[in-house]
Amino acid sequence: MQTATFSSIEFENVDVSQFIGPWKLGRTLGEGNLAKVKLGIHSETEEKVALKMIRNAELEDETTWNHVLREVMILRSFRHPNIISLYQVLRVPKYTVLALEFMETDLHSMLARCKRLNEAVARRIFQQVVFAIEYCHQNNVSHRDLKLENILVSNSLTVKLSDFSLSNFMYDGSFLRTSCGTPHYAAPEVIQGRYYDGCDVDIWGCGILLYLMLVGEFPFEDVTISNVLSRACKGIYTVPSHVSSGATDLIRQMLTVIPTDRIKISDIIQHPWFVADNLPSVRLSSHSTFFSEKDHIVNFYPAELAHLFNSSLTSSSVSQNNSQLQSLDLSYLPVYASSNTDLSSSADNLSFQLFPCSDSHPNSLSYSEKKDPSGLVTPPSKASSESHVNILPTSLPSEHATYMSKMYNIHGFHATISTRLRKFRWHYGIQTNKSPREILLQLCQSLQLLGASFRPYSTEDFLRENKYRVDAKINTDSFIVYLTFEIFSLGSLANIIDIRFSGNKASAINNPVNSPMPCFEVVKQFLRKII
Ligand SMILES: Nc1ncnc2c1ncn2[C@@H]1O[C@H](COP(=O)(O)OP(=O)(O)OP(=O)(O)O)[C@@H](O)[C@H]1O
Repeated sequence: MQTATFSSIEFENVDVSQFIGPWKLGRTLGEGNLAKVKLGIHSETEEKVALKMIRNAELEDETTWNHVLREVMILRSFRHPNIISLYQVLRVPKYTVLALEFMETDLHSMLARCKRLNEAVARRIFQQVVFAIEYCHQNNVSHRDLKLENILVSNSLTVKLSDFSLSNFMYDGSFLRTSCGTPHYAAPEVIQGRYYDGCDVDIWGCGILLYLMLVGEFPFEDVTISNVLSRACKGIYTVPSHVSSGATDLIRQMLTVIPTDRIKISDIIQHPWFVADNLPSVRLSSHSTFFSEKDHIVNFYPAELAHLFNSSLTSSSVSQNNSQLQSLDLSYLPVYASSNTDLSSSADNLSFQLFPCSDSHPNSLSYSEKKDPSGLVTPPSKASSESHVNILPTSLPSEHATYMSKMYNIHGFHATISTRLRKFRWHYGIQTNKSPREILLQLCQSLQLLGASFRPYSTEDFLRENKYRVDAKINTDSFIVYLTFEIFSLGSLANIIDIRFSGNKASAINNPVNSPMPCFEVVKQFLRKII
């Protein structure tokens, strides 16, 4: 299969014994015009990444620099199960290196092995490519370089679209004119140097991809590139008879020469051939509102979390001042707090409310107290200057211990605790416009700083259920508190961290304690870390 490209840049050999950052360089995974892609294995966690290595000398060229910059910007802001994730960008003396999610193979290598795919496999791959493209277009980005080499495939047939170096932002009513991509995939309007709509060009690329998967060769293949381009402009190709009528129809609609007559992505997704098998489960995620257009750029560092994903509830070994963990500028807004605990019945006369404060203190919790006959609780007059979170004095361990012992003595409260162990339930929600993965990273950082033991559930769980979850066990001097954190989507603009109290124990006597105070204390400390 011939895949000529418009330009070629020499790439020198890389010494494979070297490390780049924490990644030990492994075998070469692939090579493009610009970059050599090598396997990277994390020195501690053995997590695999693909290291896309671009010589710094190449980046002195403005166009190349812009391509790389665009790829980084887009990959960092995109989150989709069918688009490759960018974890980190490293700069070493000779190279700029993009640490990408590792995939076992690409569609070009697959087809080189088996010439063409059966329709069920082709459909499964094609569906995922289309979902990725749909997501790009929804986010005003056209890929513009759809080709077999840029469709990465895992052993389980999960597909990820990669190489956004030629992609471009699209604005309403604006058309692109840059001639780019690979000749065999080029749409007529690009070949003819006309203004074009990036979406139409990507759909043409999808048509070429589907044809390649089902036929095993390019639709407009010819002896010279100029013949290839001329045939594409005239739409001259044939579909072999072994291709089903449904697939043939879809290919014809995608390889329509006049862009305005070409099928739209929304119609591809409803085409009978496209929906003939079950859609991959990732469709649910790809269309969920989880993927926020407002996701911010973050240097997400999976290796930092990898060991956490593997660990069960064991103490974190990461240093409290881990310098590799980036300090993120996150803003969290409390949105709800609720409790099933009737404190006025358990503590007679203390009623307690947590609710979000007004605009002036978006990050603060507030409280109200009816009265405090014991005289032990004095509301603070202003918010804590350190965290902007108002602290209920009884949540301080020393205050709480004194308060509880006083209650034991005055009201026989001890008996109440042991006989009335109604499970205390408490929820607290914080809203943020940060992406779930950023929140997850920050959450884990904060828990580490608290010295907590915790277990994040893997991203696969997330893909299935559209939420992240972290179970944590936090030791204070007198209590062990169990909390469950869940990250939910609230729509395209916001995500919520739901903090649920799931039990506590007095650490010394190992008995459950029916008091919210240790929980509040721990959550307060957590909020101080995360805000
Ligand atoms: N995340 C990855 N996991 C595994 N292999 C990868 C990954 N990314 C890229 N590769 C391999 O490296 C090859 C080249 O990567 P890529 O297309 O990103 O480089 P490029 O220089 O930008 O290419 P182009 O010639 O399109 O400009 C791919 O075709 C693929 O085989």
